[in-house]
Amino acid sequence: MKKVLAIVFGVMFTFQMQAEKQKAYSDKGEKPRVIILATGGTIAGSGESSTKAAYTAGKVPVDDLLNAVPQIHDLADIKGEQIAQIGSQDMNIDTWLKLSQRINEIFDNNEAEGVVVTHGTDTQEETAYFLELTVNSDKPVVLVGAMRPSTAMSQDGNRNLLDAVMVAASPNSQGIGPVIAMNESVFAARDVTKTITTNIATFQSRNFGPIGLIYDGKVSYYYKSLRSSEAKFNVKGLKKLPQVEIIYGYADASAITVKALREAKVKGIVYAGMGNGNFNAQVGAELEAAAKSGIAVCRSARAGGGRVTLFNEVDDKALGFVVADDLNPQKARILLMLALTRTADANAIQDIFFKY
Ligand SMILES: NC(=O)C[C@H](N)C(=O)O
Repeated sequence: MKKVLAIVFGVMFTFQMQAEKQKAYSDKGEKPRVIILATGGTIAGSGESSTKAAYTAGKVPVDDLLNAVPQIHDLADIKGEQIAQIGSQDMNIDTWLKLSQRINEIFDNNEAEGVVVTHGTDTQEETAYFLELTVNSDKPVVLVGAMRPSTAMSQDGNRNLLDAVMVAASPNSQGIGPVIAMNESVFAARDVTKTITTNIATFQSRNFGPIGLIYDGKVSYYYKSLRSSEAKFNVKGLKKLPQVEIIYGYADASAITVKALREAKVKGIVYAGMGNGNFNAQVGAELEAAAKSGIAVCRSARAGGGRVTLFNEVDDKALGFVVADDLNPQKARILLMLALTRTADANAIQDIFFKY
C-alpha cells in the first residue's frame, strides 16, 4: 500500500514539476519545439484517385506532409526529419534502433519538448512499444498514422497529425510515455493494438481502453500505466537484437515450424497459443526440446485480450517456459529480444515480463 502511495505521489510530483517547467517556458512567449520524424506509411500514402482504395504507402516526403497541415506551426516550432520512407509492413530492427537512438539524442541534447513519429499503422504498435522500452525520457513521443492515404477523400491523416503535434506540445503529456494518438484517442504503447484491417477506428486497447481523449484541440488524460517506470533498455551502439520468431497455434498444428526454428538456433520463440497460451502435444514436445537446447520459449496468446498466466494447464517451471502476461505475441517478441540483451535465464526473463 505504502509503495502504491509512493508511486502515486511520485507521479503527481513529476507531473507538477514538468507542468511548472512548461509553464515557465510558455510564459516567455515561446512555442514548444516539436520534431517530426517521418517513417512513411499510409499517412504519407498516395493514390491515383480520391475515391479508389488502391494506393502506395510511404510516397509523400516529410516536408510535403508538414506543408499540408500549416496549422501545426501555430502549436509548436516544428522541424521535420525523414528517418525512413516505407510502408510499415517493411519496418525493421535497423530502423527501430535508428529511431530510438535519434529520439534519445533529441531529448539528451534538449533539441525539443516533444517528438512526433509519423508511421504506418500495420506495425505502429510494435514501434511504439520498442520506443517505450528504450527511450529514456519523460518527454512525449507521439506516434501517428492514417488509415486513408493523403490523396483520399475524407483522409484522416491531416487531422491526426494536427492532434499528434498538439499532444506532443501539451504540458499535460509529460511522463505519459510513448503513445499512439489517432482518431481522437490516445493509447499507451504497451496496450494498444491494431484491431481492424481498414477502419479509421482501428487502434484499441482491449484490456484497458485509451489513456486519453482528444477533442477540440485539447487532450485530457485519465490514467497512466504502473508498468512504465522500469529502467529502460540501453540500445545505444547496438546494430542488431537477438533473433526471436513467432509461431501461431491452431487445432492440430504440426511441430514443423518449432523444429525448424530450433534447428536454426534462434535465441527465442514466442508461441501465440490457443486460449491461455496452450499448445497441443506434438508442438509442446518440440517447444520443450527448444527450451532444453537454450532457446527462450515464451507463451503468449492468439486470443487478442486478457493475459497468459503461469502454471495453468501448462507446467512452465518444469518445461523452462516463460509467459507473456498481457502482451500480445508481437509485443512479447520485442520484450523478449530486449530481455535477451540482459539475460538468458528463464526466471530473470519471467521477472522482466511481470515488470515491464
Ligand atoms: N494504414 C497504414 O498505414 C497501412 C500501411 N500498410 C502501413 O502500415 O504503412
